Order: sequence, then C-alpha cells, then structure tokens
Amino acid sequence: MYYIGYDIGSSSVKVALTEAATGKKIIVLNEPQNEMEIVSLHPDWAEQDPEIWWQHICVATKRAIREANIEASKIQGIGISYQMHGLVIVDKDGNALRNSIIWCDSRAVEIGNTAFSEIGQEKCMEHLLNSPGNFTASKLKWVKENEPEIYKQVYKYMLPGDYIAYKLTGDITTTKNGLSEGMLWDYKENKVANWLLDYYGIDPSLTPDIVENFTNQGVLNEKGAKESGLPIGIPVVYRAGDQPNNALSLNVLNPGEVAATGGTSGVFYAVGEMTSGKSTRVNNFVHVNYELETPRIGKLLNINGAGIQYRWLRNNMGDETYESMNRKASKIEVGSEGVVVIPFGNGAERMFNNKNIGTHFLNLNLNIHNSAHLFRASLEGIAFSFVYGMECLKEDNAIINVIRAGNDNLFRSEIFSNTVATLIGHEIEIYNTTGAVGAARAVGLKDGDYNKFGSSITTNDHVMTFLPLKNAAPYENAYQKWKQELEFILTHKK
Ligand SMILES: Nc1ncnc2c1ncn2[C@@H]1O[C@H](COP(=O)(O)OP(=O)(O)O)[C@@H](O)[C@H]1O
Ligand SMILES: O=C(CO)[C@@H](O)[C@H](O)COP(=O)(O)O
Repeated sequence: MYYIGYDIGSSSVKVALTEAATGKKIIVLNEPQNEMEIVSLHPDWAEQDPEIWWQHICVATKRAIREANIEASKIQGIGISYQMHGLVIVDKDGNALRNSIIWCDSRAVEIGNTAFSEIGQEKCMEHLLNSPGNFTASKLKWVKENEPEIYKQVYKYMLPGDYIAYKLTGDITTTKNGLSEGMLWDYKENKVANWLLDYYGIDPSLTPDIVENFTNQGVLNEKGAKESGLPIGIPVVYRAGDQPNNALSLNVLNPGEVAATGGTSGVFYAVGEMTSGKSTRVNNFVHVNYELETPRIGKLLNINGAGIQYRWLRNNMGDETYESMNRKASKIEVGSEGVVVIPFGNGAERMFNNKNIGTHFLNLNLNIHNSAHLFRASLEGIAFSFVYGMECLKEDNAIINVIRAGNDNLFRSEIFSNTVATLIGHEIEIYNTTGAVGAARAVGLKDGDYNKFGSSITTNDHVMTFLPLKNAAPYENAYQKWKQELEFILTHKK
C-alpha cells in the first residue's frame, strides 16, 4: 500500500509516492520539467493560474503511477503541501475567478501597513503574532478595492493547497495553518480573526469551513479521480504550507529545531512556543503540531529572492544547467574576485520591512570577470542573505539548536551550503528527503505518533552534515563587503 504527497511549489509541482508501512520513497518527480512561469503584469505583481497547478498535478500523478509501475488502487491517502500566503478565489460553481495572487506578489503591502497602524500594533502582534502585512487577507482586500466586479462573485477564498484539496474532493475547506498564513487566525481567541475581515469590509462567510490536520479532510470524488488517475474515495488527510511541511519532513517539530530550504524562496523556519509577535521582519505561523495546550509556532524568516535568482541566471546565460553552473562557480575563489550579487529581485522582502530593492550585480570588471563569477557571486549573495536572515531570526529570540535541510534545491550546491554553515557558525544536517516525500509520509501520521515519525527520519535519511569551515576569514570578508553594499542600497533606495 502507498501514500501520495504533493508539493505545489512556485517553480513546479512535485509528487511523491511512499510505502505506507515503512515510509520508503518509491518515486519523486516534478511537473513541468522545465519550471513554471510566474506571471507579472505589473512590476510588483506575481500570479499563477491555479488551474495550471491542477493540470500539472494530474500529469505528474499519472506519470508517477506509471513510472513507479504500481497499481493506482493501492494508493490509500493524500497529503498536500503548497506555496504559502497565496489567494485563490472561486465563484459558486467552484471556478477560479482570476489567477492566484501568489506569496511574492507585493501589491497589498500598503493595505497591510495601513491596517497595522490603524488597528494598532499591539492588537495585531498579540492576536495575529504578525502584521496583516502582504498576506492573503490583504490581497483579498486589494481585489475588493480594485476588481469590484470580480469580488462581487466571490463565494470563497482559499490558500493554494485548499484549492487543490477542493479539486480532488469537491469540498471547499481550509485549515488553521492556512488561516494563520493569511493573517486570519486569532491565537488568543482561538478562532478566525473576523475582526480583520470586518476592518477590511470582507464578509466572514467567504471563509471556508475549517478542517483539522491529520484527519479525513474529504474524499476523492469522481471528477477528481478521473482527472488525476487516483482511486475514488481515498481521503486527503494532511495539508500544510510548504515551510511547515518542510519542517515536518525534516523532523523539525520542537522548540530549538530549525528547518531550512532554498527553493524559489529561501527560508529558515525555527519552531518555538507561542509568545506575542516581536518584529514584522520575521513571521509566526501555526505549526503542523500546534495544539491549544502545546502551541507550537513556526518562526519564519523568508527571502523572496533566493533560488529564483539562480534560476534567472540559468535561463539567461545560454545553455547551462544548475550542475554546470555549480561546476563553473567552484573554479572561482571565495568572494568572486569582488563581484557582488544582491539577490532581491522577487518582490517586497519581509526582512527589510517589505522594501522592494531589486537585484543588483555590482563591481563587474569586463576585462576580468565572466559568467562563472556571476554564478559564484549569486550563490554567495543568496547564502549571505540567509546569514543576514539568521541575524534577524536571532534578534527575534528564535532558539537555534539544530538546523536541518533536505538534499534538495540550493542545498545541492556545496558553495551555497558551506558558505551558510561557515558564516552562521552552525552545522547544517542534510537529509535525503523533500517536501513531497514528507507530505506523503504525513498521511501515516493520523496515528499522532510524532516520535516514531521523527526517529525514522533521523535514523534512515541523514546523509551528511555541512560543518563550518575552519578558515572562515575569506567568507567573513566577502560577507562584510556584501553587507556594506546592501546597507548602502537600503539607505539610499526610497
Ligand atoms: N543542483 C542545483 N544546485 C543549486 N541550486 C539548485 C539545483 N537544483 C535546483 N536548484 C535551485 O532550486 C530551485 C528550485 O527549488 P524548488 O524547491 O523546486 O522550488 P519551489 O519549491 O519554489 O518550486 C531552482 O530555481 C534553483 O535555484
Ligand atoms: O512565502 C513563503 C514562506 O513564508 C514562501 O516560502 C512560499 O511558501 C513559497 O515557497 P517556494 O515556492 O519557494 O517553495
């Protein structure tokens, strides 16, 4: 028997099949194979068509069943992980009314800032643990203000993973985790933050019903089964944003444990106990094992412009693969002979209080530097932004005892991983797992045995550990130079 897990990323949809009894990975693949587009009709906007996510899910599912050579009827349950904070709106018939306004879209920054100051920082930080910021509720308010004809037809709003669960089951539901990503979960009152919807003039009936995690959240209907190739009647039992899910996949469940990832976005996600929010540069969300009595929170430091920066170079520098770029970068000395890449060209950065400063390539000497310098400087620039992010996370009182990442995305680059480990002065444990595998395994967690779940990951999947390098000086020099350039831009860019 098998479980299936989905991870709806910004660059592709991943699917994994795992063996139900052992958690063993059977197959992992992604669709499309050449990475998805982010539509940007305006410099601050970022959208994707949710129907395209669904089509990729269907193609990927059929491919996984075929390539793993298993009988679809042996798949017993579904887990879903998804890019966080996006807005999907549907009409009465469940049709998406517009493209999804995704996590890195910056159009709602001003709406969130105004709400934060009018409602009051104290109330927001105590009840939401965050500012309403540029998250889902503020995005819905943007639609209300700017697209009234569309807004009038809204029956329900959803997070991206809720939409996929709906396409599978026909049931429109959401989770506490999802509402917390949208800034719609009131931790103090333990219910939907209808006061924020009221403030935005949004009808609270647009919020879907809430389902608990690790329970039956709805079963596959005829249409979902026909389109995806999965057996009718199997349940969706797990749904979480991709960062809490990455943490679960890496057995990051308790205070002091930290998960990292370097996909389109880059993230440190430190599990902690609930307190009021401290700074808006770091965000707090409901973790997958949040309970009223043991309220586990994910303290999340996000970098919008991480892997997307490396991807941009790959797409624009001729016939390169990530492996060929990594190889060329490894021939260049630490510090990239002075080239500096400030990689923030993917929308407003939360760690700069939602400033949008763009990507900067600096100090290029056309007689000395070539594409290899750009590759190394990009990996370094992204790694330096993780180091800068770690400083913000520590200022926010995050406890950092152990850091874990999957052998996936940017963590496949030694330059990237060594630079981060050396500069934060902390080991990074690498596990042979991905978000899609974690989502599939999470289906088995309906028994609630986190210890068994976690110890199987720690025992079986640990592949290596990046240790801080002994000779940290060249890294430290390069980081200080990068930070100076960054601070100059932050001070001088309006
Ligand atoms: N071999 C590699 N070396 C370095 N970076 C890589 C490699 N493979 C992928 N990446 C980075 O990982 C990104 C994709 O990560 P992924 O986790 O799939 O993103 P998402 O979840 O946003 O869809 C790519 O855009 C690229 O920047
Ligand atoms: O906004 C965040 C986390 O707060 C992002 O991490 C998104 O969840 C998108 O993830 P990827 O597409 O990079 O996986």
